[in-house]
Amino acid sequence: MVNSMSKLIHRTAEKANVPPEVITRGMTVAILAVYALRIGYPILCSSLTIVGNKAREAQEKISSTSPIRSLERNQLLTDEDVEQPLKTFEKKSRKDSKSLTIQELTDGLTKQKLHLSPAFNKQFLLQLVKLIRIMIPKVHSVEMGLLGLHTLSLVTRSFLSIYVARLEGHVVKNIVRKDIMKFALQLSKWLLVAIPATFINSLIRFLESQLALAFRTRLVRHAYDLYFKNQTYYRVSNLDGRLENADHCLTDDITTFSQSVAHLYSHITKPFLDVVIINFTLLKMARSMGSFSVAGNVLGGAMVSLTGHILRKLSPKFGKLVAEEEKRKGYLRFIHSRLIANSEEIAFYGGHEVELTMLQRSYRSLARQMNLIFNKRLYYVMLEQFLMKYCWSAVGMIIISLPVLTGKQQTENGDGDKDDGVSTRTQYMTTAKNILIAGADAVERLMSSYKEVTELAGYTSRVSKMFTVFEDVSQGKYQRTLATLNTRESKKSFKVQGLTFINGMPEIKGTVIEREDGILKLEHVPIITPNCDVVVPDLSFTMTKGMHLLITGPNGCGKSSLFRILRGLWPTYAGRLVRPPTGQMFYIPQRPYMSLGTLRDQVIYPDTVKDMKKKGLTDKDLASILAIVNLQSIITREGGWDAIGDWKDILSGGEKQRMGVARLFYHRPQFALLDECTSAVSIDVESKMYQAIKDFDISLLTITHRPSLWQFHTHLLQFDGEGSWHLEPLDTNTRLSLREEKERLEAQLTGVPQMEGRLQELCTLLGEDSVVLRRPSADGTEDSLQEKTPVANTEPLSD
Ligand SMILES: Nc1ncnc2c1ncn2[C@@H]1O[C@H](COP(=O)(O)OP(=O)(O)OP(=O)(O)O)[C@@H](O)[C@H]1O
Repeated sequence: MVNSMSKLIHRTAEKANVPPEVITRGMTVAILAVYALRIGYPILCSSLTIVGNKAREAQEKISSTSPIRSLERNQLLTDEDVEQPLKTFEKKSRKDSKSLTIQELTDGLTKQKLHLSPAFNKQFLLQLVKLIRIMIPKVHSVEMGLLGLHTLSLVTRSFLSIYVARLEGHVVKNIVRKDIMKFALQLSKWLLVAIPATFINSLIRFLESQLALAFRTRLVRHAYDLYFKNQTYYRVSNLDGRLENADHCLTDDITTFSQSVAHLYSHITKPFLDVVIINFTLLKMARSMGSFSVAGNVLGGAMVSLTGHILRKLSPKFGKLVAEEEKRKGYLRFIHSRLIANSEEIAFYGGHEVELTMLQRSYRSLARQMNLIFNKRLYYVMLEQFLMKYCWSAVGMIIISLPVLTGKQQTENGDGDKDDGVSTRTQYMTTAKNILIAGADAVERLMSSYKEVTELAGYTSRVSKMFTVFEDVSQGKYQRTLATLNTRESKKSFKVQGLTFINGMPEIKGTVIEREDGILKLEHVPIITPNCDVVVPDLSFTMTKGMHLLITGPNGCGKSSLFRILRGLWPTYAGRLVRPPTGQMFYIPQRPYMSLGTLRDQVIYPDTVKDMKKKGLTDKDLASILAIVNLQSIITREGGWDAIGDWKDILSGGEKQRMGVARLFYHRPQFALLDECTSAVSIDVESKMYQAIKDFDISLLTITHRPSLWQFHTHLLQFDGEGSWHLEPLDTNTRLSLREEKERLEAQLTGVPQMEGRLQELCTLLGEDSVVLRRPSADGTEDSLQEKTPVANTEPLSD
């Protein structure tokens, strides 16, 4: 076979009839052209992609006159997904969203679009650079060290591949020459080199994982800093509407993104190095065979460019697809965590079918998206394999055979071959084949990494959107998506003096001043919900020491919202708020939060044991605190202060509320914001606790419906549910007697409809009229009861 190949080479050389020098020059020019093409082409493609995307964005801006169309096009949402937030919005806000102007809707949707079109474009590169700055903050960092080490191992691996391929060539050559000694020597070398080669392979994987973990750690640290800055964890879901599942972004998205970056680095760097080194090696080898494989190189270069172009053209938009997949994964996880958090309530209601339907629906939506990706991959991978495996193999065979077919005949080499150069050519063919396989593999990996880059664009878009939202929210910049936003034009809203709305969101213009002197003062502060409903347009009151405020009003009138503003959870959109530092205002909700940890941790929450010791408090003090709320028995019942448990489930509703109040005695703030926090506690214990709070010199701001608590307050702030309010000193006795009278009248009036009915019957039976039924109505006119009731005969009976 080797002989026939040699003959073929002779014949081809004769037929070509070209002086070797001319071919050599031509080949040099062609090689340079191929390398220029290989390096220049990707750069050219990137620039064209950027220009193309810009043009497309501009085109979309012009043509996006239909907001719903642009929502569908840009968000990759299904009909269900589009309708769902709108339904939620309608239910939640109870307002008419049709009052939005088309311009407002379009503006909002265009903004949404910017976040939801991940692809390989300028936006992706900018986002990636920003994230890389977080992942590698400085040159002298652990990440940079890992990156350097990783690169070094990749380079070493590439050189080792060439060395191993060469060794294999020598091994085969010595087999052909039947030189046993040299064969044994080369084989031993081959085995010896396997030790560093396998170690380097393992090291590459190790460093890739280390790099991914280091990137993840940096990102997580940065994300946590932002997430816990200015209560962003609360605001991001309550005041801003851009990020749906922050938990999923903080866990899965960051992990996938860092793994993808680290993987892509080695996935691109290694094959790139391989391609460069292999090409030079092949060239050198071809030269040693007396010929440049230039025609082969030109062919190879053209093949790479052509297949690259085809794959890029036909590649599905993996970036968008995976971003949508991640979104749906996040939603499924959200439904699961809601089920776990509310399992008892759902079990009591027997609501498992509704929950199951929701879970199934969200799983189906995820599975649909995954299926879509799999389907798209099916054809893409098929095309990829066809082009890269078969077309390239054919080209590869041509490339390695050309130097042999067209090169100078070597009958003797340095090793003293006397076999018409057959063993040398066999060595060349073996080495070249091995190197070419490695090269083809490298180019295939380079080409397939385009798909990974587009997928990375999806993860980059999600992570970078999360950081943008966190940064905005921590600085008090909020955005609601228009699907969940109510505008000031809604019918229940009021005009608020001096408030400007930008994109339907009021500008935050209020002043908040923190003072230590125990004064709480609101001057013309409006209560505005995150949906921009103005619940109370202008609220002003001052609380001084010794004042205890009772807050009443119908449901949804803004009582709890007032607490949110006082505690700084909601912005002060206008006016002036003077308040003590946040640590001096302690809020207790109706369902107090139980933390993870020991029994001690429950009492001192949110302090730590270290804080407790700093304050000079001991477990004995905690026990006396629990005694005030009649909860001392749980210390022994639960096994001491260090007992750990799921306190949310261990303690009963009333016990949890008492624990909530116990925290107040531990922290001793200036103000206690009590939001129905003792509704499950018996009246006697409740009274004892309130008296103790007053004895601790803590000012009360209480939301309650229990008259038994009136006596502990000096003032009453009453909302009417229509935006108005009044503040007055609370005279408990008068109020109690008024209430008694009201209840008495209510009890008396309960029987009136029945009595009226009976009277009506009697009138009908007797054929007589009744003066009682003709009573005046509220507007002063005569009641229409008489008219409503058919009276048999109102005429006096004639004799
Ligand atoms: N996170 C939120 N996002 C949007 N709107 C909200 C939010 N929280 C409360 N609201 C709205 O603010 C309004 C006032 O709510 P708030 O909780 O202050 O009522 P409340 O007076 O305490 O009622 P209740 O006596 O029923 O507790 C309601 O219309 C409510 O729908």
